[in-house]
Order: sequence, then C-alpha cells, then structure tokens
Amino acid sequence: MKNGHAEKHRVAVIGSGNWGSVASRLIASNTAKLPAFHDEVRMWVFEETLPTGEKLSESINQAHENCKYLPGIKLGTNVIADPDLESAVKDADMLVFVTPHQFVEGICKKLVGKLRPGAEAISLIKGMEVKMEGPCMISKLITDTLGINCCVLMGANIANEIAVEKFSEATIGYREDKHAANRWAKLFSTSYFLVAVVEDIEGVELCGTLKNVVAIAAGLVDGLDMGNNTKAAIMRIGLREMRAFSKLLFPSVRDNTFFESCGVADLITTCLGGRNRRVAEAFARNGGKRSFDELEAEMLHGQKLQGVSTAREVYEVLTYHGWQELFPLLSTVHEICIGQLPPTSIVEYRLC
Ligand SMILES: NC(=O)C1=CN([C@@H]2O[C@H](COP(=O)(O)OP(=O)(O)OC[C@H]3O[C@@H](n4cnc5c(N)ncnc54)[C@H](O)[C@@H]3O)[C@@H](O)[C@H]2O)C=CC1
Ligand SMILES: O=C(CO)COP(=O)(O)O
Repeated sequence: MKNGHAEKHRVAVIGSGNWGSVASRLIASNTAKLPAFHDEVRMWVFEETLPTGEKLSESINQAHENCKYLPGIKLGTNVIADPDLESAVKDADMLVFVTPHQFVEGICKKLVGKLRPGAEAISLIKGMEVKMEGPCMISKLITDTLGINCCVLMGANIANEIAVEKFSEATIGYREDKHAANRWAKLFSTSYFLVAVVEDIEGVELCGTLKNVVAIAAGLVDGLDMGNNTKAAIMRIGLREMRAFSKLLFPSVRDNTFFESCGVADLITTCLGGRNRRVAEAFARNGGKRSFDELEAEMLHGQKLQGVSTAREVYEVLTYHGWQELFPLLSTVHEICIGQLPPTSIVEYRLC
C-alpha cells in the first residue's frame, strides 16, 4: 500500500514480434486509462539491427511503431521498448510472455532471481516443450522455472486484425486463482477484444498449441487445390484429434473449452488466415521440394512458425506412448514436414 492506496500494477511484455507488438498496444491503451495500472508498458525487444543501421528498440521508441514486425501501426507513447531483459522486468508485477515458444526456456533461465517479489505471469505463447519426463506446457515451464503463477490467453487472434481493432474474442485459462485471471481479463479487455475466463488452463493452452499443426494440414490442402469440403474435413478431424490428445495428456480437460474462442474459433481463423497455413500452402505448391525453414525465412521476414516444431513435439509424445495410429492427422503432418511423406498424403486416408 502506498499513501493509503493500493500500489498500481506495472506491466512488462516479454516479446515484441507481431503478436507481442499488438498485445503491447492493446494493453497500453488500457493502462493509460485504468487507475489500477501504471501507464507505462515495458516491452522487451530481442535486439536487432535494421537495414538502416538503426537498432530496432531505438526505432520503436522514436517512431512508437515496430517497423519490422508491425509496420504502419502506432503502439502508443506509453509503450517503451527495452532491449535489456532484466531492466524490462525489474519493476513489473504483471509479466506477459509472448515470444515464439522455442525461445521461452532460455528467457526464463535468464530471469531466475531477477523478478519482483509477488510477480505473476500470463502466457500468450502457442506451443509446448517435450522433456524426458514428458510434454511440458509453456505456462508450466514459466511457473516451474520462475516459481510464479501463470495464466494463459489464447483465442482466434490474428494479430494484424486486432492491430486495426477488428472485433475478436479470447479465452483466459487459469488454475485455481480466479482473482488473478480476472485481473488479466481487465488488463486485456476492450470494446473490440472480449475476454472470457475458464478454469481449464491445460485445455486452453493445448487448443492454442495443437491448432497450429492442423493449420499446417489446412495449408497443404490449399496448396493441393482440394477445395472447401476437404479443408472442412481436415478441420473436423483435427479438432477431434486435438480433443482426444488433450484429454489423454490431461483427463481434467473440459469439452466446453473446445467451444470457446481458444478452441474451434482459433482453429478456423488460423486454418483460413494464419502464417502456418500460408507457408504450408507454399510448401505443397512446391511439391515439398523447398523446406519449411527456407519458406519461413523467405515469406515471413523474421516472424516464426510454431506449427512445424509443434508437430515434431507432438510426434515425440505419440511415438513415446505408441499412439500414432490414434492420431493419423497429427502424425501425418509431421511426416510430411520432414519429407518422409509427400504433401498429398494429407488426404490419403487413414484419417477418418
Ligand atoms: N502473430 C499472431 O497473429 C499470433 C501469434 N501468437 C503466438 O504468439 C507467440 C509469439 O509470436 P509473435 O509475436 O507473432 O512473433 P513473430 O513470429 O512475429 O516474431 C518472432 C519474434 O521472435 C524474436 N526472436 C528471434 N530470435 C530470437 C531469440 N533467439 N530469442 C528471443 N526472441 C527471438 C524476434 O525478435 C521476434 O520478436 C507465438 O507463440 C505465436 O504462436 C498467438 C496469437 C496470434
Ligand atoms: O495463433 C494465431 C491466431 O490466433 C496465428 O496463427 P499463425 O501463427 O498461423 O499466424
């Protein structure tokens, strides 16, 4: 307590890619007007040098715009880019993790012992890690490494659409601490961004993670010019496998979660308009002759796909348990991504 008033929450966003920049903008529009939060939002930037020779973080602070990952959109003067991870988080008690999932473990290790006491987190990251002991969701990795509570926010949230304030919904998943989840919902909710809160953290996070693999399948179907019926079939089979996989890993996962924004809605939007879909379409059009890594670098200019590595991670889990036969779509996507099967295998049905 300060001067008889509760101290204002301070927010740091860890990540400044496409969604990281949009999330910072959205949050900053709320911190600027809600008394519970300090105005300033610190955004950690993985520093890089732009073709002009300028540092990305300096360019963001000067133009209030991320010219590499979100060109043409003002972030708000209260978004402060900080290339120093420790300095970005040191005063914050609300930490928003939003990097590609492959980088989060290294980032968390650097943050051990550097956080303010009482800090809490939310993860917007769609992905998981696979350890010797089994799969580890990103929110759990954050909690286990840093000893802090971590909620998740997932949903049908193509960042470029939210950047121009088109209406969308999102789902916050939490475990036990509903007050914390509601605090996050307050930070994110706007008239064009509607947030629901559900007590099913694994269900919400697995929806966001697994739909990226199904989106690869949808992109392959587009690249093969198979049409809408085939794509709808892929989405249906994919949703069914997402639910079955989630429930095998975490029996507590609720069916209703798949009807929230994080479930069927995110699956649809990503299969229609996401980056995973787009790059997979190009992969199929090239007959699988150019790798996903090559196409990602050429088409996304530094943005990262999550679906290809997630397909590999899911496959490791399936192989470990001997479950491949139960998940033909999830397995086939990985086998196509690594060139073991041709793109046409996505519709050669062992799927239904
Ligand atoms: N872009 C979107 O529409 C949405 C993305 N997401 C999820 O948000 C997460 C973050 O994605 P975006 O913000 O879109 O990122 P992005 O894919 O646009 O950008 C890649 C980011 O990774 C950073 N980076 C590169 N190398 C790095 C390293 N070695 N260490 C740390 N950072 C490094 C880059 O500086 C850049 O900020 C992902 O899990 C994604 O699935 C979720 C919803 C929507
Ligand atoms: O997660 C997303 C939309 O909710 C974005 O998906 P992509 O990474 O495929 O663009």
